[in-house]
Amino acid sequence: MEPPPKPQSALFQVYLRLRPPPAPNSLYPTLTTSERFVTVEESNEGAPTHITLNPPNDNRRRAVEKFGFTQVFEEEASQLDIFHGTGVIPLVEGVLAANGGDGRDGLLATLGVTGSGKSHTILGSRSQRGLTQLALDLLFRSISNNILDPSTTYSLHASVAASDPSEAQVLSSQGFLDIIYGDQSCASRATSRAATPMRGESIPPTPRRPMPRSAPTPASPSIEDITLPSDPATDYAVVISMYEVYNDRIYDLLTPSPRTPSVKEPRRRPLLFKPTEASPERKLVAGLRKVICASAREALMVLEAGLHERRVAGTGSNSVSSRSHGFFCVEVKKRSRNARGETGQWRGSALTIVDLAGSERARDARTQGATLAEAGKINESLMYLGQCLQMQSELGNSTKPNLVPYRQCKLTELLFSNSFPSTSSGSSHAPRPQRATMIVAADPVGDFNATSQILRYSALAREITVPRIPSITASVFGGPPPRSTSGNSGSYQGQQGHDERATMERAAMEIARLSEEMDMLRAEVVAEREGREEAEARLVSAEERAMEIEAVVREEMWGEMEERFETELKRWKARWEEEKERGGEHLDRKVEVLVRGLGMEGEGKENHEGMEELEEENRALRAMVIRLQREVGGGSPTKRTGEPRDVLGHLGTQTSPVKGRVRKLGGRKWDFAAGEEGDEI
Ligand SMILES: Nc1ncnc2c1ncn2[C@@H]1O[C@H](COP(=O)(O)OP(=O)(O)OP(=O)(O)O)[C@@H](O)[C@H]1O
Repeated sequence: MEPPPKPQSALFQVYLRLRPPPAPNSLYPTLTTSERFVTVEESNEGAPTHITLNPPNDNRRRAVEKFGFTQVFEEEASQLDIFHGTGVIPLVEGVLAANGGDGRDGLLATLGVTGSGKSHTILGSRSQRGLTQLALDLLFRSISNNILDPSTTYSLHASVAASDPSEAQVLSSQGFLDIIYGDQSCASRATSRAATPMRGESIPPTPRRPMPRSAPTPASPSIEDITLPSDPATDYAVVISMYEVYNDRIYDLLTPSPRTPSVKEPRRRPLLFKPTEASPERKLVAGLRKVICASAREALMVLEAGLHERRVAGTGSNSVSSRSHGFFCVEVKKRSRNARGETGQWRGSALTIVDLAGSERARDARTQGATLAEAGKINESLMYLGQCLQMQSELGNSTKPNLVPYRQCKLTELLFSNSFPSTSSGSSHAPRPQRATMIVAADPVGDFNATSQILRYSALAREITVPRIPSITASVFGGPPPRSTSGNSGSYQGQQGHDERATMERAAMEIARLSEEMDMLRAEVVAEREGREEAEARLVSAEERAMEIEAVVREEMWGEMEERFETELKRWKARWEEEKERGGEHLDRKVEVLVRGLGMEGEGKENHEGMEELEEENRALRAMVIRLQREVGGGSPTKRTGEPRDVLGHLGTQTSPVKGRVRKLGGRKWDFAAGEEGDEI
C-alpha cells in the first residue's frame, strides 16, 4: 500500500484519533474486542499510520479496507498528545511570524461522525481544554507584551477597520460582548462598563435576549511551559470572526439574526466568498462582523457567542448544528513600530479552526424528513473534500491548484483556496500557502457504515481487499474421498466416480464463476447507486448555484437599472430646468409683446378718440357754417343768391384750410368759443 504523502508535500496533514469507549454503565455495557472494527497496524518506523477496517460479521459480504493517515492516535492519547502530535504549535508559530513578514495562514479542521469526539478534541470538555483553547492560550500569552487592547488604545479600532480588506464590520470586544451577553457580562466582568462604541464604531441594534453564560473554562491541561517567540518591534492585534457553511452558503455567526416572537425563522443573509476591492487576487468572505480581542478570555467568549448562534440558527431551521460546517477564524494582525513611535500598515495572517459536519447527518436527514438538498449538500461537500484530499496524495510534490478540484463547492473553496502559492508573480507581499491539519475522529466501536464513509472521504491512502467466498470446488475436493461400498464394482465404479467428480467440479466451477459475476454485478449496482446519488446531489447544487447566480445577476441588473434611472432622472431634470428657463424667457417675450401691443392699442384708441373729436368738431363747424349762412342770408339780400352755396361748397369741397386747422387742433381739447367763431374762420 502507498504510504501517505510526506509532510512537506501534502496540502493537508490528516490525523486519525480513535476515541476511547465510554465508561461501562447501564447504557453502554462493556464491549468485547470483537465488536471493535478498527485495527491499528503496527509500524516499524515509530507512530502508527495505518488502520484496517474489518466489516462486522453479518450476512453481507463486504470488502476489508485499509486506510493510511499522517499519524494514527489510539484511544489512550490525551489532549496534550494531540496538541503536540498534530502540529498545532507550528500552526500558531506560523501565524505569529516572529522573524518578521506577514506569517503563514494555518488551518485546523476536525471531521467525524456524531459522538466520535470532534468537540472533545477541538473544544474540550468540562475538565479538559480542547485544541482551540490551547491554541488561543499559547497565542495570546506569546504576544502578551505587544498586543494592543481596543479599550485602551483608542485609535486601534479605526486603524484595524481601515486596513481590513474584507468589507467587514469591525467591533471592539467590549462593544460586541456587551450586546451579546447583556447585563450578565457587566455583572461578571470586572472591567465591564456600558457599551461604549469605539470611534467610528456603530453597532446596529439586534433585538435578542442576552445569551446565557456557560461554566468557566477549565485550566487543564496546562501549557504554561510553552511560549512562542513573537516579533519584538511590532504591535499585534487579534481579530476574531466566525461563520458557517450551510447548504453551500456562508452565514455570519457573530451577527445574530434578529429573533422576535413574531419572527420564528428569520431569513439570514448569505455572504459571498469573493475577491474584494482591497484584495483583488485573493478571495475572502466579505461582509463578516469581526471582533478585536485583547485576551484569550475575550476570544473564548466570542467563540461561545458564535457557537450559541450556530445552535440557535440550526434549531430555528429545524436542523441540528452539525449539519453545517463551522469556521472560527483568528486573524493575527501585525504592524511595525519604530523608536519614534511611528507605525506601519496592519498586515498579518490567520488561524482558522473548522468543525466539519458528519456525513451520517445526510442519512438521518432523509429519514427525518429534512430536504434532500440539505442532505445532498453535506454528502456532496464531503465527497468533494475527499476528492481533493485524494488528489493531493496523487499529485505528490506538485502543488498545481488546477489539478485539485477545490472550486466545486464552498467548503473546499474555503479550505483549499489558500493552499497554493499566489499566482501574482513579482508581488513582494504574496502570501505563502497555508499549513493545514485535519483531525479525523472515529469511534472504533460506533456506527460502522458512517465511520467507514468518513474514513473513505478523509484518508490519504486507501486499499481495498475483496474477500473471496470459500471456493465450492475446494470444499468439494476438500471433503473425504468417496468411499467404495464394494470391492467388485472396481473400475466401473471408479470410472463412474471419476465422471461424477468431473461433473461436480464443472458445476462447482460454474457456481464460483456465477458467484463472482454476481459480486461484480452487486458492486456495479452499488457504484451506479452512488453515481446516481452524486448526480442528484450535483443537480441540486447546480440548481442552487443557478438560483444564486440569478440572484446576483438580478442584483447587478437592479443596480445598473437604478444607476441608469438616476442618470436619466438627472438628465431629465436638467432638460426640465432648461425648458423652464426657455419657457420663462418665451413668456417674458410674450408679455413684452403683449405690453407693447397694449401700448399700441392705447395709442390707437387715442387716435380713434381724436378722430371722433375731429368729426364732432367737423359737425359743429358745419352746423356753425349753416347757421352763419342763414344769418348772412337773412342780413344782406345781395349776397343771399350765390354766396351761401359758395360758402357751403367751399366748406364741402375745400375743407383743407379747416381740415388743416382741425388736424392741427386734433390732439387738444376743443374749446372753441362761440364769440370767437367768426374771427377764427
Ligand atoms: N478522546 C476522548 N476521551 C474521553 N472522552 C471522549 C473522547 N472523545 C469523546 N469523548 C466523549 O464522548 C462524548 C461525545 O464526544 P463529542 O461530543 O466530542 O462528539 P462529537 O463528534 O463532537 O459529536 P457531535 O457531532 O454530536 O457534536 C462526549 O461525552 C465526550 O466527552
